[in-house]
Amino acid sequence: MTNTEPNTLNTDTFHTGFVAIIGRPNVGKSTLMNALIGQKVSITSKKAQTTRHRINGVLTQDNTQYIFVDTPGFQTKHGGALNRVLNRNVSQALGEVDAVVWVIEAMKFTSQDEAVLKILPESTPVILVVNKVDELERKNDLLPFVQKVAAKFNFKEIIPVSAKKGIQTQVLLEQIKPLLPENPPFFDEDDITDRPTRFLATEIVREKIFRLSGDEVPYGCTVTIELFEEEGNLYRIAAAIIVEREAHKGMIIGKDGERLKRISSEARQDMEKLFGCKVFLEVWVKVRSGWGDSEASLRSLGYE
Ligand SMILES: Nc1nc2c(ncn2[C@@H]2O[C@H](COP(=O)(O)OP(=O)(O)OP(=O)(O)O)[C@@H](O)[C@H]2O)c(=O)[nH]1
Repeated sequence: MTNTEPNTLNTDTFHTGFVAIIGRPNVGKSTLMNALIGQKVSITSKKAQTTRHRINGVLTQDNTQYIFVDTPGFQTKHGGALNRVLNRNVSQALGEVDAVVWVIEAMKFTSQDEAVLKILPESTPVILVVNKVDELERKNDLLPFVQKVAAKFNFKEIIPVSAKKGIQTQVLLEQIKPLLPENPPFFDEDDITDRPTRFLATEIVREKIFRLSGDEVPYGCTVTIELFEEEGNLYRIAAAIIVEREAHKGMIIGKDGERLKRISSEARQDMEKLFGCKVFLEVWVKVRSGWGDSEASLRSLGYE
C-alpha cells in the first residue's frame, strides 16, 4: 500500500496497544504510571471490580500510542476458591492486553509477589520491572536478586527502574513499543483528558450500580453518556443506564427511587473528585430490549 499524500500521518506504521501494569500493593505502580505519562493521572475508586480493564492513562509518543490499563479484582490477601475464580478471570483479562508490565520492588520478593507470579499470562509478553533501585544500598546485590526472579518465568525483558526518580522509564517505553500491534491511534493526541473522561464517567456510574445493587444487578446492564458538556468549571453530564427488560428497571431504581438517587449522588461525588470540577449529573434508566443482540445498538454504545 502506498501513501500518496505527503505530510499526513501515516497510520500504516502507527502502533497502538494496551499495556497492563500489575503488581502487589505498594510496589510503585501508580508512581510508575505517572512517570511514564509525565503527568498526574487520577485513578477512580480502587474498589471497582466491575470491569476487566480500566484505562488509567494514554501516552502518545512518536508513532506509538500506549494505553495503560489496570485489571481490578486481583486478590493476593486470602486463599480460597472464590479468589481462585476471581484470579482466573484476572489471568484471562491479562491475556487480552498486548503487554503486561509486572512491577516488583528491588530486593523484596514477598508471598504476594508469588501470588502475582501465578496469574501471569502465558500468551502475552511480560516485562519485569524491578522498581525502587534508587533505594539500593549495595548496587551489587541487584544482579543476584534479579537472576533469582528471572528464573521463575519466561520474561520478555527485565528492566530495573526508579519510578520516583524517572530512571530508565524511557527505556521501558522503548521495550514496550515493539510489543504493540499496528493500529491507528485510538485516542487523539491532545484528547487525553476528553474521551477518557467520558469513558471514566461511564465506569464510575457502572461501579456504583454494581456496588449498590449487589447480587441483584441485572445482567447485561450498560451505561452510555448521552450528554457531556464543559461549561467553565462545570461538567454537565447525562448518563443513561440501559437495561434489557422493563423488570430490570425497578432493580436499578429501587424502592421510591432511592437506589437510583444514591447511584447518581455517589457517582457525582466521585466524578467531582476525579475531574477536579463541579459536576451536574443526570442519570436515568432506559429499556433497550435485546440490545445485546443488535449490532447497530452495540455500535451506538461504542462496541465495534
Ligand atoms: N524510593 C522509591 N520509592 C518509590 C518508587 N516508586 C514508588 N515509590 C514509593 O512507594 C510507595 C507506593 O507507591 P505507589 O505508586 O502508590 O504504589 P502502588 O503499587 O500504586 O500501590 P497500590 O495503589 O497500593 O497498589 C509510595 O510511597 C511511593 O512514593 C521509587 O522508584 N523509589
